[in-house]
Amino acid sequence: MRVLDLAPVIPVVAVREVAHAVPLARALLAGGLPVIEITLRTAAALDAVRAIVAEVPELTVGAGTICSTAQAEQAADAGAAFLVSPGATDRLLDAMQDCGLPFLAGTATASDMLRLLEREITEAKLFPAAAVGGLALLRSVSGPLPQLRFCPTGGVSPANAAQYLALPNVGCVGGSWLAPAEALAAGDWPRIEALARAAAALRPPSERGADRPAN
Ligand SMILES: O=C(O)C(=O)C[C@H](O)[C@H](O)COP(=O)(O)O
Repeated sequence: MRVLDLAPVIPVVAVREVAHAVPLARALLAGGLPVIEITLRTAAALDAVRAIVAEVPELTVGAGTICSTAQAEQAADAGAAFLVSPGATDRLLDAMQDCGLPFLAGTATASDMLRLLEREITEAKLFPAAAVGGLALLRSVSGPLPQLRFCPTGGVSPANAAQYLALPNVGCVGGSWLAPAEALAAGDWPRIEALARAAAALRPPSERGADRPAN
């Protein structure tokens, strides 16, 4: 599985109530996004991963904000299908590779990216995308490092997502706008479904993945 080819947008969500997890997952799926990244920033996060794995198996669930070996192991034990980290230290890369799950390690500099390429890892997160250079950074690194493909996250929004997705070294983008905190708190699943539908339409499935060389 290539994480970058699951959907044009990976919804990044901090789930505060386990009870929100399954209706949230169903709303994203109904809107056409078959993926979610649950950030391990809340006490409910691992239970939210477990609930979605058990009850919405059509959705691919990743665990985000992986910052330690223990978190990588806990996420794998909870059934996460992929891991996402904000950075790329050697210890964290070792831990994520040891789990055997696909992962997106956070990169912000050419050195971070080279650290991944030294391990023959060619999928990465760019984080925090807008703050570290956004579109200009991605265009710049595509020259020396064309084999790397990215999921820019952090400051990506409906206003700029299409511009990111148009870059050849961008496979998908990540963002928290799909599940606003107030919509989660209010249980406004139709709103989340509508946001997912708009995001899914940013690039039709026929234009994703299949025609790209495996890397
Ligand atoms: O915690 C992590 O590991 C993350 O992945 C951070 C998130 O990607 C960003 O917080 C999302 O950024 P916004 O879409 O700008 O809200």
